[in-house]
Amino acid sequence: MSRKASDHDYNLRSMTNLMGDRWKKVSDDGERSLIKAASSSSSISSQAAAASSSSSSSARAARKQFQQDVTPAFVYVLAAFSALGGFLFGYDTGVVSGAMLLLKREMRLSALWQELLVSSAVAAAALSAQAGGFLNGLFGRRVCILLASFLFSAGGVVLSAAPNRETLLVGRLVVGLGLGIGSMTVPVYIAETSPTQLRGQLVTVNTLFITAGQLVASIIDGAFSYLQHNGWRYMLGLSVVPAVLQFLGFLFLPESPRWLIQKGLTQKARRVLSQIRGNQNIDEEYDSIKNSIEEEEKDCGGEGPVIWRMLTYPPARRALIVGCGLQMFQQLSGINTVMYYSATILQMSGIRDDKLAIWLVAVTAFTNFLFTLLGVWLVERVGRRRLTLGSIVGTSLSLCLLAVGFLLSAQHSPPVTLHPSGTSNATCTTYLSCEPCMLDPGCGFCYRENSTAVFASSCEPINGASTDRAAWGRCSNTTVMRDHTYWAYNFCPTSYYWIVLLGLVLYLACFAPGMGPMPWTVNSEIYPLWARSTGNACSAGVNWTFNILVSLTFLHLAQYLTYYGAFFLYSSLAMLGFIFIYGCLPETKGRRLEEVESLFEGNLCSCGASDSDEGRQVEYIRVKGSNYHLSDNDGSDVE
Ligand SMILES: O[C@H]1[C@H](O)[C@@H](O)[C@H](O)[C@@H](O)[C@H]1O
Repeated sequence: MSRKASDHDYNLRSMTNLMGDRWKKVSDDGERSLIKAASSSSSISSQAAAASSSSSSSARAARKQFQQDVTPAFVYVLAAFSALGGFLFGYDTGVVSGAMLLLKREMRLSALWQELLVSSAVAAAALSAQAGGFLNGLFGRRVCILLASFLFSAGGVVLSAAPNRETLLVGRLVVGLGLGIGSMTVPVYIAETSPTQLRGQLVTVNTLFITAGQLVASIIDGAFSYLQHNGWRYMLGLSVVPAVLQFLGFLFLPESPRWLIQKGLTQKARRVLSQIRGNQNIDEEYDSIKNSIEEEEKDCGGEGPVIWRMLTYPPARRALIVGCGLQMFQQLSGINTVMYYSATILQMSGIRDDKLAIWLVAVTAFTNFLFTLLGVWLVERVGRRRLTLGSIVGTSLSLCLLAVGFLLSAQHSPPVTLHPSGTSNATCTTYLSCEPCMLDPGCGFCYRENSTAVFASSCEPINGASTDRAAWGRCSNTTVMRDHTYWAYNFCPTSYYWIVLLGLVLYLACFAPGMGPMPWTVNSEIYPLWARSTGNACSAGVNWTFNILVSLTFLHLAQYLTYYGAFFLYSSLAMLGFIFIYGCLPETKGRRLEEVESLFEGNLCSCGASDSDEGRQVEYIRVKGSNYHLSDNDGSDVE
């Protein structure tokens, strides 16, 4: 049955070939098919038209079945081994917060050192993602993934054996170098090896693995938090396992056929294509990649470094703006502050036990994972554009809800009723309610509580060694004291916590299926081959840069604008992101990577205007080696 379907393709092809060198392709519900010529053509073409139209639906069904039947398991193996890179991304960025709780005690880390250890990896990733573009072009995707998994393994070993904070810093930098290279290479490799109809799903699986990494990290953090001595060594060192697995796997996995063709290694490319397409005919795909590379060589803006050629060649420049813009708005929507802040949000809801809060962070990470899974399911059904648009609107609205929750909590902040005198930190004792006390990083709120109200409350300076107790007085022992006395650092007791909690859950449900994975997925698809490594390097660099910018500024922002101000700001930035995406992001679903460039031939922000045309058929006519596309009613003959 599959053979038949393939024969059918070739019958259509030969019929259209009879009409001269002209052939057309129709983008049809995610599939491409060779079709009949325009009705103004000769009788041969009308026969072809009749044959084609009468059998087109059965051919489509047959081809769909054919594609499903023969997608070889090898493609899934490739995607899974590559996505281990995503897992390491999530694990290494997620695990550090739990490790830091133990490390800061054991190694007596100052706030500056804690900050350094957390941010150094992200900063190194921002830089190495750029270098990754160059390395990808030169050595290929496979070597870059091998390099990234080697760096992850080496970094993990250094971290788990580190005798002092300086070695820890080296380990984090090495892991960061792996993060940058891995994060930009893996989506490209998956996109280049996947069949068109599965590409969106398989690249999105990489982001699913990121969230799985974050989930596993939070569970490991929870489990090893009981091991006060050396628990952090296990937390940081366990990443070596998936890293080594990926390294070993990639010793045997092939290079991307697109990169091989670009480098002129055509025999090898054909071998890899046959390997990853099973018994499907690879000629059309091979020809299409080869032709587009030849055309790109003519078109792509002449000499000079790739980034310069991208900036001076309008379609590549537009793709770059869209790709970097998506990554920027992903981070400006505040995902990492929401994830980071979820422990505090949960504490606001009355869960004061630190250990329990750590476990509930795992619940947050699980929610993020679960809804990313929904994204994997949706991406090929609703398409990238609609998924991203729906997601960012929901993200913005739930950020608003979070902000409203914080606003109500601030407006009903419990007053300070006790003002102990004769203390070293005078500032803390001057605050009149919990809100300003909480926003001052040097102070915490000590209070008693019965079933209806907060009473006997005071604002006290934090202990120099740890923020989980006061420097002196009733709250200087542990977080939860006798006689219902509590210590709140970074939060205030409030009865509006449920709004914040609801906002948090809605936020993850909206962000995770679209804004989480789509920036990575879309970036892996929108650049022409000659610009793909550099484009992904730049956009991944933008992602990491804004990641660090947003996380580093969050606490200051909260101090100046208060929490609700900060979340209202993120909500407005997400709205801005919506306008950008609405205007500029075209739909790439169902298109071959070689076709996507044509989507950026028009003005940058004209996508919104063509929304109503999404279902319209676009015809591609190949004329003497060049690609043109005509509108439906443009029946002109081009020879
Ligand atoms: O796409 C991912 C994902 O959404 C993660 O949860 C987030 O931590 C990353 O920063 C982001 O790039």
